[in-house]
Formats: sequence, structure tokens, C-alpha cells
Amino acid sequence: MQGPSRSRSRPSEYQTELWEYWAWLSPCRPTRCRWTDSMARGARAGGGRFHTPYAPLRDLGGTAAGNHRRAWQAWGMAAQINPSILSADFARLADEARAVQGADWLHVDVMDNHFVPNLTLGVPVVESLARATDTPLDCHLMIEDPDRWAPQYVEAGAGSVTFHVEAAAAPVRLAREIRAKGARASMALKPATPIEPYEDLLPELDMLLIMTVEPGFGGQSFLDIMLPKIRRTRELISKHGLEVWLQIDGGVSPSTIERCAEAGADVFVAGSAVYGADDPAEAVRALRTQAESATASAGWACRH
Ligand SMILES: O=C(CO)[C@H](O)[C@H](O)COP(=O)(O)O
Repeated sequence: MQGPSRSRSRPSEYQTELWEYWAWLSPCRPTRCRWTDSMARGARAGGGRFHTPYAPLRDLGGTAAGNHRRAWQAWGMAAQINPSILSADFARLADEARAVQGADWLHVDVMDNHFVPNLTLGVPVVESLARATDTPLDCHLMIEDPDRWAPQYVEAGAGSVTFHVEAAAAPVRLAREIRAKGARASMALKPATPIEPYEDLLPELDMLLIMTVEPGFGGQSFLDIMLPKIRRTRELISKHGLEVWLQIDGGVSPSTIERCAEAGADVFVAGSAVYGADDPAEAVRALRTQAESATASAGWACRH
């Protein structure tokens, strides 16, 4: 497939071609895995690195805020904010998804009461939610035996599936299976799990999740002692020249997000800080602005 011609006069056709080109350029381009509707929605929603290199070419009009965001993406400084539905009203999930319109992904916490001491939802709810929202789903599996269950979450409509390395029997095989089925593959580390033993696995992943609280419950205090791990992980990603997203989850709020962005995180899960706000969509925008400002002055982003 060739890149877009710059001489197109009809913006809609030009834009369509660009989206295809970004998909082709993406780490999840069809040569490695299927470009699903959900992932395409992620890209269109402004999912950061999907379209970083050519973001300015998409600037065929639009709002000042949209143009600012695209410029940020072009410089690789886009921050993604993923509201965690753990803090939402489970009886009104479709409405709660709408309440965070503009979020990059919806973070879906799957807990089995074995891997963590809490029980939330499973495949059927993810299937329904995927039908009810255009926001792509980022499923975080806090469950035992993810090797068995993770592929079912891709089939249910998740655009990204995260398994815990502490629970996976064969993390490389599992990451490859998630990608082969058409989703982004992500691996999570609990606070006491170091990144260093998994350096060689990084090329198998689209995202690495560092838990900044003990998994299981929303509303906990951010663990500052995770900041050096975020920093070291970002250095490993850079050292290998990878486009792996670095997500953090737990205690993300206006008072902690800047430190995390400065340390190297670029995808932020926020539950209570978003759903506890009077205007959840505005809370998403404000967190993103804070993260992007902190990233702009961070050493890791300058070297990126
Ligand atoms: O994975 C989680 C807990 O295991 C949640 O996503 C996380 O705690 C988000 O909630 P908050 O932002 O309120 O800390």
C-alpha cells in the first residue's frame, strides 16, 4: 500500500486515505494483526501514537482545541486519558460511557475475586458495552488464568486487552494470540513486580501497564514509590526504540498526573478523579491538558 497523495482536493477522500495510511504505519497494521473497527475507533478518537507521524496532515479544518491536540500528537506528546468504569454506576454503563465522551479509551476492570479480592464483570458485559459505545474498550484483566480468558475479551469487542504477568502461564504466547485476534496486547505489573526481568518481552507488547496501587479497588492513594519504575520502564522502551505505550493505573488525579507524565507515562487510567467530578468529560480534558504540559517539559519526550 502506498502513502497518501498530497494533491487530493476533496478533504473527505483525503482524510479516508490518511486513516488507511496511519493504520498501515501503526504497530498494529494488518501485517501484524487485523485492524478492527474498535481499533479504528481508537485511532479516530485521538488514540495518540496510532497517527502521530502524520497528524498535521489531518488538519483540514476543525476547532482550535482539535488542532492543538493534533499538533501535540505530531510531536509525540499526546496523553491518553482512559476513565475507569470501576468508579461508574454499573446500572447505567451506557450512560456512563457517554458521560466521558472525548476520552481516548474506556478502561474496563475485570476482576474475578481470586487474582484480586473483588468481583466485577465478565465477557457478556464487555460485549454489551462494546455495542453501546463508540469509545474503544481497554480491558484490564485482573483474573487468574488469563491465557484461557483473554482471547474471549478480544472476541467480545475489546480494542486492547491487558493481562497480568503474575497470572499468565505463557505471556509471549498470550500477547501474540491477542494481537493475532486483532487487539492491542498489553501486560500489567503489580506494584511489587519489577520490569527488568521482562525487558525482552517489550517488543511483543503494544502497551505496558504499571499499577500505581495494589489492584482490586478504586479510590486508593497513589504509590509515589512507583515513579522510579515508570522512569526505568520508559528508558527501556526508548533504549529499544519501541512505540510501546506506558499506562499507569491507580490514584491518578490532578495532584499526581504531572509527576507520572514527567516520569514517562503516556496513558492514564483515572476512575474516581473522572467519575467523582461534577463534569466527567471536562475532568478528562483537564487531566489531559495537565499531562501534556508536563510531558512537553519532560526529558524523555524531548529525546523521543
Ligand atoms: O484497576 C483499578 C483498581 O484495581 C482501577 O482502574 C483504579 O484503581 C482506578 O481507580 P482510581 O483512579 O479511583 O484509583
